[in-house]
Amino acid sequence: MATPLIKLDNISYQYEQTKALTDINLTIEEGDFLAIIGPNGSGKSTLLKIILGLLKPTKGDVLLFGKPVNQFKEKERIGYVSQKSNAFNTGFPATVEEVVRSGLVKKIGLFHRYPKNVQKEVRQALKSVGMENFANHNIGDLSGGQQQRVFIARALISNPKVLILDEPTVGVDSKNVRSFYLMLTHLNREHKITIVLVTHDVDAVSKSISHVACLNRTIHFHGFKNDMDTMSDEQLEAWYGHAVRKVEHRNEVQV
Ligand SMILES: Nc1ncnc2c1ncn2[C@@H]1O[C@H](COP(=O)(O)OP(=O)(O)OP(=O)(O)O)[C@@H](O)[C@H]1O
Repeated sequence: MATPLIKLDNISYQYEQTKALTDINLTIEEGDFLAIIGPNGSGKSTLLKIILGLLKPTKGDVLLFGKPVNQFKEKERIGYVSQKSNAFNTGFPATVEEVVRSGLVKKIGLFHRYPKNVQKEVRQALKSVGMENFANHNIGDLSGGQQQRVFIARALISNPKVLILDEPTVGVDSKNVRSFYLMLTHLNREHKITIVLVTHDVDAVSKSISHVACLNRTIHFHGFKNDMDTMSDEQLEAWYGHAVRKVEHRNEVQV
C-alpha cells in the first residue's frame, strides 16, 4: 500500500490552560480532498499547525510522506494558505505576479535568483486558479476571493503534492463560494493535488470533497463524505457538543 502523505498517530495537544486535542488518529492518502469540520474552538487550526510542524504535539507522532515531521525537509511539497492571507489593503505595493513569485522563496531560498522560466510558472499557477488575467494588477485592488485565489497560486508555484487551507472562504462572498470550491475540485482532480482544508461551509464544500473529518477536540468521524450519514445521533451530539438534527438534502447530509 502507498505511504500516506500525512499520518497523525495518537496526537494530543495542550495549551497552557486548554486541552485542545486528545488522541487524534488521522491518515490522509494521496488524492484525498478532506474537509475538517467542527464548531468554534474545536481544535481545527491547532490540528493544521501540528501537521505543518508549527506546534509540537504534547503526545503522539506526525509523519509527513512517511517521515517524522522534525526530519521532513522537503517543505515545498506542502503548500499552506493561512486564514489571514487575504488581509491586504488597497494600495499594498505588490502586483499579483510578484506575490505569486514570492512563493518560490521557500524552494530556492531568499538570496537565490529566480529560475529563467519563472514568469511562465507564475502564469501557469495563476491559470490553475482562474486568475491569469490579473498578473499585473495590484494585489490590494482585488476582492477577498480573488486575493485568496492568488495566495493559492503562490502556494502552488513550488509544485506541492498537498495543499492545506485554513478557512479559505473567509472574505469570499456567498455567491462566489461555490466557484471557489469548484476551482479547488479542479486542482484536486486535474492537477492531482491532495487537499486538506478547515471550513465552516459544510453545505458548499460537500460537493467538492471526498473525505470528511468531524473534529471536536477528538475525531468523532473520519471517512468518505457519503458515509457521514452513518453517524448516530449520539456521535453527532458528541461532535457538535449540543443537540443537532440530521436533514436529508438531495444525496448529502447536513447538520
Ligand atoms: N495560542 C493559544 N493559547 C492558548 N489557547 C489557545 C491558543 N490557540 C487556541 N487556543 C485554544 O485552543 C482551543 C482550540 O482552538 P483552535 O483555534 O484550534 O480552534 P478552531 O476549531 O480552529 O476554532 P475556530 O473555528 O473558532 O477558528 C480553543 O479552546 C482555543 O481557545
